[in-house]
Amino acid sequence: SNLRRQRSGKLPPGPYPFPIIGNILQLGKTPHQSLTKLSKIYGPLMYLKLGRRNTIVVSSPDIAKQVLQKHGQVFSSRTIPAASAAYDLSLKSLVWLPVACKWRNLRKICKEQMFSSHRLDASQRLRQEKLKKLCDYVHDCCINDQVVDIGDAAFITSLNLMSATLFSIDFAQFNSDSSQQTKEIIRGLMEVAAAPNLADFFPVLQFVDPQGIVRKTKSYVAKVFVVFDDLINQRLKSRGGSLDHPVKNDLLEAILDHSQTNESELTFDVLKHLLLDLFLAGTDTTSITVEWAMTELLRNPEKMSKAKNELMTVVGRNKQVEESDISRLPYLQSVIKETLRYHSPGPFLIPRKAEVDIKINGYTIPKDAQILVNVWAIGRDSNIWLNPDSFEPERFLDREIDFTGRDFELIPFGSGRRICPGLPLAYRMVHIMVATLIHNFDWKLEQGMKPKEVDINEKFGLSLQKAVPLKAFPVKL
Ligand code: HEM
Repeated sequence: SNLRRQRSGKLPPGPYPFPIIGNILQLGKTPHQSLTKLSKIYGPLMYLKLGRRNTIVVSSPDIAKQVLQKHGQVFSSRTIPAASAAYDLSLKSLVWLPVACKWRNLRKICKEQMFSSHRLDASQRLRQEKLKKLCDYVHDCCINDQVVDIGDAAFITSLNLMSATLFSIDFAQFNSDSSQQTKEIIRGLMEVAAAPNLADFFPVLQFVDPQGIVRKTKSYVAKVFVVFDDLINQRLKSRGGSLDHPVKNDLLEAILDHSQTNESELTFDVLKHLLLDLFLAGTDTTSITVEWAMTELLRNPEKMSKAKNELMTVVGRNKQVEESDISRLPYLQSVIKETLRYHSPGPFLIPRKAEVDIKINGYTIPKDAQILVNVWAIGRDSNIWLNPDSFEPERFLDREIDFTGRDFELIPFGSGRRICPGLPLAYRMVHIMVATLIHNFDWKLEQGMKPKEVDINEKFGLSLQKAVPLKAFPVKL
């Protein structure tokens, strides 16, 4: 195959691979940073060998556009992680299915039945109740002079916003040890999913499962499915039981309505996988974005004041922020864009795969190569952004640039046919959570801490966490 490769063209430049391990050691603990440094040397289209796997790293808007849009068809599938063996991901999961009939059907259900503005408006009240709970919790912390772990509060709220939107219930409680089971399962599943799996670099290890990742994933998935089974069965029963069952405005109801009237391929099993995917893809990403936004606002008190003043003017004192207010809050929107520019939760998006050998900028991308789009590098590139390392929401105020996948310098949700289908819900949840936290409370850092001392180190994983959790004291207005 080496011979064939030489004939079919040359690979993009990249660091020289060691035998067997290739460039794995060059990744280090923060691969997004290591790869950003390497791409400064080798360019925005770079080739590495990670174990046995050909890997292409894309680090410019121009090449991202070629990969995700111009040649979108060729790069529309994904490399499947070894943990997928745990539950047939590649056959059932929206995130991993190749772009074909099953995937299209699920995307259509997401777009039309779940994340349309009509459906999201209908479920808004469910989310508003969860924000009230967040407020109550923070309020209690005020009274007891207790510090808030903002990432944790955001995670609980994201999980509850998701479970309310989908099922009209809460999956997690503040300050309680009981009924945390679902929260712990989802946390655990995310942790095993995020652990770098040796078997992904050395497919031969797939059957050995050296770190027990497949085993753990299997056991977590089984537990989540027990919860989902119950919820779906209960709902089916209440729907079938009487004609006047209370109609719920959640997305489970919407899907069941849809599959009742359509001979769609949505079996019970596929529905469970879809729900699991939505939780896994939507909870952490959302809460991490909120934690980063709060981190930057606490580091930059003058930006915090601007955002609070805007809320005071547009929403008004003693009024809860609602999703319909977001469109009238341009500064808040810029705060979120700026957060996603600098702290994109998925530093490499979700890896894609080359379906066939293909030429880009004169170089050959070999068939089956894994494609990482380094949005972390793009967001911090001084050729694209003025003062990339300073948090300046203002840069977006007078620019027509958004993250819906058409401006390739800002693609935290990806682009093209596989762009994040949950974007419309993520958009609402992130804005409304940050707005609620800053409109109803002032925030103080721990005694003696200066704004610029708030830690912004990152911990690499499936999504980029803060290395040190953000903690702050709320003060009632
Ligand atoms: C701030 C929050 C979020 C961010 C930054 C984010 C980001 C992303 C990214 C980068 C991708 C891969 C896109 C690509 O390959 O081009 C993706 C895919 C996906 N996201 Fe999100 N996401 C967020 C929230 C959500 C939410 C709330 C949901 C569901 C309710 C969700 C569901 C999904 C699913 C199912 C996929 C896989 C789609 C496919 O492969 O066809 N995401 N997301």
